[in-house]
Amino acid sequence: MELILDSIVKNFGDKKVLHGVDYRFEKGKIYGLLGRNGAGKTTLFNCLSGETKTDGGQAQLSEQGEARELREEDVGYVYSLPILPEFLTGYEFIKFFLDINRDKLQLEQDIDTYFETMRISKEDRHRLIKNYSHGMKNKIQMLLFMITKPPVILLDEPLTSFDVIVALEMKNLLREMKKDHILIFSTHILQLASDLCDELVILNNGRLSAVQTELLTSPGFEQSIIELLQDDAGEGGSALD
Ligand SMILES: Nc1ncnc2c1ncn2[C@@H]1O[C@H](COP(=O)(O)OP(=O)(O)OP(=O)(O)O)[C@@H](O)[C@H]1O
Repeated sequence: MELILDSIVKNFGDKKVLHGVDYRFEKGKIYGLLGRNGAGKTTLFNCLSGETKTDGGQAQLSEQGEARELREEDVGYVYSLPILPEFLTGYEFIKFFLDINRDKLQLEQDIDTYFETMRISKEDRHRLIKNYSHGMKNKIQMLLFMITKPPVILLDEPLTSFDVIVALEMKNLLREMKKDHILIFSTHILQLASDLCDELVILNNGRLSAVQTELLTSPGFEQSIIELLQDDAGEGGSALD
Protein backbone atom coordinates (compact mmCIF):
# COMPACT_ATOMS: atom_id res chain seq x y z
CA MET A 1 0.00 0.00 0.00
CA GLU A 2 1.19 3.49 -0.85
CA LEU A 3 0.03 7.02 -0.15
CA ILE A 4 0.76 9.09 -3.22
CA LEU A 5 0.80 12.86 -2.96
CA ASP A 6 0.70 14.66 -6.25
CA SER A 7 1.25 18.43 -6.51
CA ILE A 8 -0.64 19.37 -3.34
CA VAL A 9 -1.06 23.11 -3.07
CA LYS A 10 -2.41 25.11 -0.14
CA ASN A 11 -2.55 28.87 0.28
CA PHE A 12 -4.02 30.99 3.04
CA GLY A 13 -4.93 34.19 1.21
CA ASP A 14 -1.67 35.51 -0.24
CA LYS A 15 0.41 33.18 1.88
CA LYS A 16 1.59 30.17 -0.09
CA VAL A 17 2.21 27.31 2.33
CA LEU A 18 2.31 24.15 0.22
CA HIS A 19 3.74 24.79 -3.23
CA GLY A 20 3.12 21.45 -4.89
CA VAL A 21 3.90 18.61 -2.53
CA ASP A 22 4.85 15.33 -4.26
CA TYR A 23 5.74 12.20 -2.33
CA ARG A 24 5.15 8.46 -2.05
CA PHE A 25 4.79 6.97 1.43
CA GLU A 26 4.82 3.18 1.79
CA LYS A 27 3.25 0.86 4.30
CA GLY A 28 5.79 -0.78 6.59
CA LYS A 29 7.85 2.33 7.24
CA ILE A 30 7.74 5.03 9.86
CA TYR A 31 8.24 8.44 8.28
CA GLY A 32 9.47 11.44 10.26
CA LEU A 33 8.36 14.80 8.91
CA LEU A 34 10.74 17.62 9.74
CA GLY A 35 10.39 21.28 9.01
CA ARG A 36 10.84 24.62 10.64
CA ASN A 37 8.11 26.33 12.65
CA GLY A 38 5.52 27.50 10.18
CA ALA A 39 6.84 25.30 7.35
CA GLY A 40 3.38 23.81 6.89
CA LYS A 41 3.54 20.38 8.57
CA THR A 42 0.20 20.75 10.35
CA THR A 43 -1.30 22.26 7.20
CA LEU A 44 -0.20 19.21 5.21
CA PHE A 45 -1.70 16.87 7.82
CA ASN A 46 -4.92 18.88 7.84
CA CYS A 47 -5.12 18.64 4.05
CA LEU A 48 -4.61 14.86 4.17
CA SER A 49 -7.14 14.33 6.94
CA GLY A 50 -9.75 16.34 5.06
CA GLU A 51 -9.88 19.01 7.74
CA THR A 52 -8.62 21.68 5.34
CA LYS A 53 -9.48 21.93 1.66
CA THR A 54 -6.51 21.94 -0.67
CA ASP A 55 -6.12 24.45 -3.48
CA GLY A 56 -4.75 21.91 -5.92
CA GLY A 57 -3.26 18.47 -6.38
CA GLN A 58 -4.42 15.14 -5.08
CA ALA A 59 -3.74 12.44 -2.52
CA GLN A 60 -4.31 8.81 -3.48
CA LEU A 61 -4.07 5.44 -1.84
CA SER A 62 -2.67 2.74 -4.03
CA GLU A 63 -3.04 -0.95 -3.31
CA GLN A 64 -1.91 -3.75 -5.61
CA GLY A 65 -1.51 -1.33 -8.46
CA GLU A 66 -4.98 0.19 -8.05
CA ALA A 67 -5.16 3.80 -6.95
CA ARG A 68 -8.13 5.67 -5.56
CA GLU A 69 -8.64 9.03 -3.95
CA LEU A 70 -7.73 9.24 -0.25
CA ARG A 71 -10.87 9.49 1.87
CA GLU A 72 -11.39 11.05 5.27
CA GLU A 73 -11.99 7.67 6.90
CA ASP A 74 -8.63 6.40 5.58
CA VAL A 75 -6.78 8.77 7.88
CA GLY A 76 -6.30 8.63 11.63
CA TYR A 77 -4.95 11.87 13.04
CA VAL A 78 -3.31 11.99 16.46
CA TYR A 79 -3.26 15.65 17.49
CA SER A 80 -0.54 17.11 19.65
CA LEU A 81 -3.32 18.45 21.90
CA PRO A 82 -5.91 15.68 22.00
CA ILE A 83 -9.59 16.61 21.92
CA LEU A 84 -11.57 14.08 23.94
CA PRO A 85 -14.81 14.03 25.94
CA GLU A 86 -13.64 15.13 29.36
CA PHE A 87 -16.65 13.94 31.33
CA LEU A 88 -16.46 10.30 30.33
CA THR A 89 -14.08 7.78 31.78
CA GLY A 90 -11.56 6.26 29.37
CA TYR A 91 -13.49 3.01 29.60
CA GLU A 92 -16.86 4.64 28.83
CA PHE A 93 -15.43 6.50 25.88
CA ILE A 94 -13.80 3.45 24.33
CA LYS A 95 -16.98 1.43 24.89
CA PHE A 96 -18.98 4.17 23.13
CA PHE A 97 -16.43 4.31 20.31
CA LEU A 98 -16.58 0.54 19.85
CA ASP A 99 -20.39 0.65 19.79
CA ILE A 100 -20.59 3.29 17.06
CA ASN A 101 -17.92 1.61 14.93
CA ARG A 102 -18.96 -2.00 15.47
CA ASP A 103 -20.16 -2.56 11.88
CA LYS A 104 -16.77 -1.43 10.48
CA LEU A 105 -14.49 -3.52 12.68
CA GLN A 106 -12.79 -6.53 11.19
CA LEU A 107 -11.72 -7.93 14.51
CA GLU A 108 -13.12 -6.80 17.79
CA GLN A 109 -11.28 -7.45 21.02
CA ASP A 110 -12.43 -7.14 24.56
CA ILE A 111 -12.20 -3.52 25.87
CA ASP A 112 -9.74 -4.45 28.60
CA THR A 113 -7.44 -6.07 26.04
CA TYR A 114 -7.24 -2.74 24.21
CA PHE A 115 -6.38 -0.94 27.43
CA GLU A 116 -3.77 -3.53 28.27
CA THR A 117 -2.10 -3.08 24.87
CA MET A 118 -1.84 0.62 25.69
CA ARG A 119 -0.70 -0.15 29.22
CA ILE A 120 -3.46 1.92 30.80
CA SER A 121 -3.96 0.60 34.31
CA LYS A 122 -7.28 -0.80 35.55
CA GLU A 123 -7.64 2.13 37.92
CA ASP A 124 -7.00 4.74 35.21
CA ARG A 125 -9.49 3.18 32.79
CA HIS A 126 -12.30 4.14 35.14
CA ARG A 127 -11.18 7.71 35.87
CA LEU A 128 -12.61 10.73 34.06
CA ILE A 129 -10.61 11.73 30.96
CA LYS A 130 -10.64 15.28 32.39
CA ASN A 131 -8.10 14.11 34.97
CA TYR A 132 -5.84 12.30 32.50
CA SER A 133 -2.36 13.59 31.79
CA HIS A 134 -1.52 14.82 28.29
CA GLY A 135 0.36 11.58 27.58
CA MET A 136 -2.60 9.46 28.66
CA LYS A 137 -4.93 11.42 26.39
CA ASN A 138 -2.53 10.73 23.51
CA LYS A 139 -2.66 7.05 24.39
CA ILE A 140 -6.46 7.10 24.22
CA GLN A 141 -6.26 8.70 20.78
CA MET A 142 -3.84 6.05 19.61
CA LEU A 143 -6.18 3.42 20.96
CA LEU A 144 -8.97 4.70 18.70
CA PHE A 145 -6.81 3.94 15.69
CA MET A 146 -5.84 0.53 16.97
CA ILE A 147 -9.56 -0.19 16.94
CA THR A 148 -10.54 1.22 13.53
CA LYS A 149 -7.15 0.64 11.86
CA PRO A 150 -7.20 3.41 9.25
CA PRO A 151 -4.52 2.74 6.58
CA VAL A 152 -2.84 6.11 7.13
CA ILE A 153 -1.95 7.42 10.59
CA LEU A 154 -0.66 10.95 11.04
CA LEU A 155 0.85 11.99 14.34
CA ASP A 156 1.43 15.67 14.97
CA GLU A 157 4.37 15.97 17.36
CA PRO A 158 3.55 12.88 19.39
CA LEU A 159 5.74 11.47 22.16
CA THR A 160 6.84 14.90 23.32
CA SER A 161 4.46 14.71 26.28
CA PHE A 162 5.45 11.19 27.29
CA ASP A 163 7.85 10.31 30.04
CA VAL A 164 10.78 8.13 28.99
CA ILE A 165 9.06 4.87 29.89
CA VAL A 166 5.82 5.65 28.08
CA ALA A 167 7.76 7.08 25.13
CA LEU A 168 9.57 3.76 24.82
CA GLU A 169 6.27 1.86 24.99
CA MET A 170 4.81 4.10 22.31
CA LYS A 171 7.88 3.72 20.11
CA ASN A 172 7.53 -0.05 20.34
CA LEU A 173 3.85 0.21 19.58
CA LEU A 174 4.49 2.35 16.50
CA ARG A 175 7.13 -0.12 15.34
CA GLU A 176 4.53 -2.88 15.66
CA MET A 177 1.82 -0.86 13.92
CA LYS A 178 3.92 0.03 10.90
CA LYS A 179 3.42 -3.37 9.28
CA ASP A 180 -0.27 -2.56 8.75
CA HIS A 181 -0.21 1.21 8.33
CA ILE A 182 1.47 4.13 6.67
CA LEU A 183 2.77 6.09 9.66
CA ILE A 184 3.91 9.69 9.36
CA PHE A 185 4.82 11.79 12.33
CA SER A 186 5.99 15.34 12.58
CA THR A 187 8.57 16.23 15.15
CA HIS A 188 11.18 18.80 16.09
CA ILE A 189 13.15 16.26 18.09
CA LEU A 190 15.96 15.09 15.85
CA GLN A 191 17.05 12.30 18.15
CA LEU A 192 13.56 10.84 18.14
CA ALA A 193 13.43 11.11 14.37
CA SER A 194 16.73 9.30 13.88
CA ASP A 195 15.90 6.71 16.49
CA LEU A 196 12.40 5.78 15.37
CA CYS A 197 12.08 6.57 11.69
CA ASP A 198 12.87 4.44 8.71
CA GLU A 199 12.79 7.48 6.49
CA LEU A 200 12.97 11.22 7.08
CA VAL A 201 11.15 13.72 4.95
CA ILE A 202 11.79 17.44 5.02
CA LEU A 203 9.18 20.08 4.31
CA ASN A 204 11.14 22.98 2.97
CA ASN A 205 9.89 25.94 0.98
CA GLY A 206 6.51 24.28 0.57
CA ARG A 207 7.82 21.01 -0.86
CA LEU A 208 8.74 17.59 0.48
CA SER A 209 12.08 15.91 -0.08
CA ALA A 210 13.61 12.73 1.30
CA VAL A 211 16.68 12.74 3.50
CA GLN A 212 19.26 10.16 2.45
CA THR A 213 18.78 7.11 4.66
CA GLU A 214 22.53 6.79 5.33
CA LEU A 215 22.40 10.17 7.03
CA LEU A 216 20.12 8.82 9.76
CA THR A 217 22.95 6.82 11.29
CA SER A 218 25.83 9.11 10.43
CA PRO A 219 27.63 11.14 13.13
CA GLY A 220 26.96 14.37 11.22
CA PHE A 221 23.19 13.74 11.21
CA GLU A 222 22.12 16.77 13.25
CA GLN A 223 24.40 19.19 11.46
CA SER A 224 23.23 17.96 8.05
CA ILE A 225 19.58 18.39 8.98
CA ILE A 226 20.28 21.91 10.25
CA GLU A 227 21.92 22.73 6.94
CA LEU A 228 19.01 21.26 4.99
CA LEU A 229 16.49 23.28 6.99
CA GLN A 230 18.48 26.48 6.97
CA ASP A 231 17.52 27.52 3.49
CA ASP A 232 13.84 27.67 4.48
CA ALA A 233 12.92 31.06 5.90
CA GLY A 234 10.23 29.36 8.04
CA GLU A 235 8.07 31.64 10.10
CA GLY A 236 10.60 33.59 12.05
CA GLY A 237 13.30 34.49 9.50
CA SER A 238 16.62 32.87 8.83
CA ALA A 239 17.81 31.57 12.18
CA LEU A 240 16.95 28.05 13.24
CA ASP A 241 14.43 27.59 16.01
N1 LIG B 1 -6.10 28.72 9.16
C1 LIG B 1 -5.06 29.44 8.82
N2 LIG B 1 -5.21 30.69 8.33
C2 LIG B 1 -4.15 31.44 7.94
N3 LIG B 1 -2.86 31.02 8.01
C3 LIG B 1 -2.65 29.80 8.48
C4 LIG B 1 -3.72 28.95 8.92
N4 LIG B 1 -3.17 27.76 9.34
C5 LIG B 1 -1.84 27.90 9.19
N5 LIG B 1 -1.52 29.09 8.68
C6 LIG B 1 -0.17 29.57 8.35
O1 LIG B 1 0.42 28.60 7.53
C7 LIG B 1 1.81 28.46 7.84
C8 LIG B 1 2.10 27.01 8.17
O2 LIG B 1 1.55 26.70 9.45
P1 LIG B 1 1.61 25.25 10.08
O3 LIG B 1 0.90 25.31 11.39
O4 LIG B 1 1.12 24.27 9.08
O5 LIG B 1 3.18 25.03 10.29
P2 LIG B 1 3.97 23.90 11.09
O6 LIG B 1 5.06 23.45 10.20
O7 LIG B 1 3.01 22.88 11.58
O8 LIG B 1 4.57 24.73 12.31
P3 LIG B 1 5.02 24.31 13.80
O9 LIG B 1 6.24 23.47 13.65
O10 LIG B 1 5.31 25.61 14.43
O11 LIG B 1 3.86 23.58 14.44
C9 LIG B 1 2.09 29.41 8.99
O12 LIG B 1 2.62 30.61 8.47
C10 LIG B 1 0.73 29.65 9.59
O13 LIG B 1 0.64 30.93 10.19
